[in-house]
Amino acid sequence: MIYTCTLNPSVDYIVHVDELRIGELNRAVKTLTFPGGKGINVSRVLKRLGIESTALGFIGGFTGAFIIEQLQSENITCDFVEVPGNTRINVKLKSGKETEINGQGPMIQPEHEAEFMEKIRALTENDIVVLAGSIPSSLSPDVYGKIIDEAKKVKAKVVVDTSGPALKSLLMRKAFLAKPNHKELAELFDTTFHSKDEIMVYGRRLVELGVENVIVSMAGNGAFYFNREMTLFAEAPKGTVKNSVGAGDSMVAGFLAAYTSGKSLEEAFAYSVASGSATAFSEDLCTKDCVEQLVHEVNVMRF
Ligand SMILES: Nc1ncnc2c1ncn2[C@@H]1O[C@H](COP(=O)(O)OP(=O)(O)OP(=O)(O)O)[C@@H](O)[C@H]1O
Ligand SMILES: O=P(O)(O)OC[C@@]1(O)O[C@H](CO)[C@@H](O)[C@@H]1O
Repeated sequence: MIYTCTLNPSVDYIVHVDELRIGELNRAVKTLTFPGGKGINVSRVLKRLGIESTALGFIGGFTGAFIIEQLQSENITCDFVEVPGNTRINVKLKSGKETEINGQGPMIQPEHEAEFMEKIRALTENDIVVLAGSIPSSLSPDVYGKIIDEAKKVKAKVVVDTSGPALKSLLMRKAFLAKPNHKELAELFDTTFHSKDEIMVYGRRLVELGVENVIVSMAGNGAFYFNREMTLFAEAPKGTVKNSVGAGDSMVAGFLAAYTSGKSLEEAFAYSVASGSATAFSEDLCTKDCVEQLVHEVNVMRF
């Protein structure tokens, strides 16, 4: 079973305005509301791709109730720890450019963290646990480290999709898969990239540090895949971007969906890129039909 952990889920409130005028009254031309947070997005895409998962994390209040209702309507199993306070609302402003304002989220008390850790201890070696998104400020920045250590004790595979200090602290813990975007990779090594060659150097470094499979996404410029034996690159399919929120999460889901269905790593990478782009070309997350159309346009090159 795949378990996704979203420690700080969100209701994503997508607001389209023709032109954003700061300091003035703006009227939306369209609004959309989705259950969000990176792990939840992974669960939603997995479901669309025909793979079951259980969504774990902390949830609370009327916003939390909305998320659970939406996930249940999509037949996604939820096993969240309920906390007092409201799950955050993340505002995604679309006005030609995409501007995001992510909320803070509720306080997580030690007893809630302990209840969550019990669920991690119950994993088995047949499970994959996906750690995705930011860590609530009330939890220790090393909480992902603690989760990985527990997951490793039972030999579950760990997938990491986070950034900043949280990602840095995980590198030595030998994750199964990490998917930074190129900016997150640069930040991790305190550098800036001027070429794809530089991205390759640092992507391979993540593998040397112990991550088994590394995908480095570069939005419309495609993605790299690295493991000990090979480096792959794929251009992103061309299309009209409607909403890139969740494109990275869709890549993680696409890779896991193909991998757990017995596809080769190359095929899983192609499916991952197609899933990311299919989401970028959709209002909500990708559909399986869209992914399967786009995967034919993904040409994987070996280095
Ligand atoms: N403009 C685009 N055109 C085509 N594909 C895109 C575009 N933007 C994103 N994608 C697809 O989505 C994948 C992930 O994009 P990106 O690198 O932006 O991830 P991310 O920064 O983790 O995204 P997010 O945090 O918004 O989920 C890319 O590898 C590509 O396949
Ligand atoms: O604040 P975090 O946890 O870093 O990111 C949360 C978030 O921006 O990521 C998802 C897209 O990847 C959205 O559904 C959600 O709003």
